Amino acid sequence: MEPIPSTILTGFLGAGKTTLLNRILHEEHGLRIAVIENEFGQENIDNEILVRDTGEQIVEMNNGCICCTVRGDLIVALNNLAQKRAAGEIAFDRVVIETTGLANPGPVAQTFFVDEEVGANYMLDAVVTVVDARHAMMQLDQHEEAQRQVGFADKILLSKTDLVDAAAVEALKTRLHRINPRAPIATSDFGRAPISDVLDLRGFNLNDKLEIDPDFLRADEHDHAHDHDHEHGEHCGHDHAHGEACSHHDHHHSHHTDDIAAFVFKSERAFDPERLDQFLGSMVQVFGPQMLRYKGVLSMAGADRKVVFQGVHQIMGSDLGAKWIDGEPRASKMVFIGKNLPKDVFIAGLEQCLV
Ligand SMILES: Nc1nc2c(ncn2[C@@H]2O[C@H](COP(=O)(O)OP(=O)(O)OP(=O)(O)O)[C@@H](O)[C@H]2O)c(=O)[nH]1
Repeated sequence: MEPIPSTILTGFLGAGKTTLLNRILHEEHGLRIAVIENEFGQENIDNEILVRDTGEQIVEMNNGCICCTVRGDLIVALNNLAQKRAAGEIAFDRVVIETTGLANPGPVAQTFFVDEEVGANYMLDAVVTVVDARHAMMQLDQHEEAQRQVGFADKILLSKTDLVDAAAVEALKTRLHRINPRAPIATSDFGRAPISDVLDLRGFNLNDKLEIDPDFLRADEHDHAHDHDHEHGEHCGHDHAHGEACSHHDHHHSHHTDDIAAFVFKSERAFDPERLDQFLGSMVQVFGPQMLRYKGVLSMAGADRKVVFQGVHQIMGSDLGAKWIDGEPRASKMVFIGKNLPKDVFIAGLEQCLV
């Protein structure tokens, strides 16, 4: 049986995850989606209040979707659902897992790779993160979980854009791109987002596209110039006592507080597969806990196909992608999203792996 495509829906407290899910659960889209309302990660509360009820509750909706509230272990829950499906007791062809607002999506994503039975029955399609346009700046400043949720995203949906002006939305997008340049950003207006923005994104590892917003690359270049300015202590946008406009304000705000950030490596030279394997292997040993998400579409010496590699923390995998087409420039592109990763060490090491 084909593995069931699964989506992890995350986002900070009150971001609008449930609003989005409710819409999906009631819409006529012809898909039978099993929604798992995840109440894991609240061990303290669970242990005191919920521990007696670890079974799941399944409610069928009119449109064929099923909503399932599980407490306890996600692996057990996923495996139970798969068994009931195999036995013909319930029918569904997609799974959406809604995490709690404070959850770190990392362990939830890892579930799909560490448990054999889950891995055989399910395929992680994408991590979709709802970001509250009204409160995200503050949440990103104050909560690393909020940064992580953005860092893990394959797709970002902005909610509550009705509550802020266009400039605020742009400033937020700039900041989100710095944390995660590989996740496209769309909006979810009171949960109204096309289902194609949520499901079947093939974001996790199946495609050999790595779209990186060109603004991110420009911002990165600008950043170097900016740092340089600072070395000479010349100017900074913060001395505006009388509240004049500060041209650098958004730019400053967009990155100065985030421990979680991204960088990109690009090269037109091919990689030596062995050296690259060794280098990445040693990097995940040392920096794995800080490496939230990484993905690359690579040109390997002697190979006529693209190689797609991707990972979450220490778990790294690679697949063969499409053939390089005649005339297509062979180049490698990688993006690393992590917490305080030593960009220079990565870049220098990767350079050493080129032929
Ligand atoms: N103005 C506005 N409010 C929204 C929008 N989307 C959701 N909300 C409101 O935001 C509040 C929180 O939405 P939920 O969907 O419950 O958020 P959640 O992410 O599920 O929240 P938790 O489960 O507590 O983490 C609700 O009052 C929603 O009506 C939006 O696009 N605009």
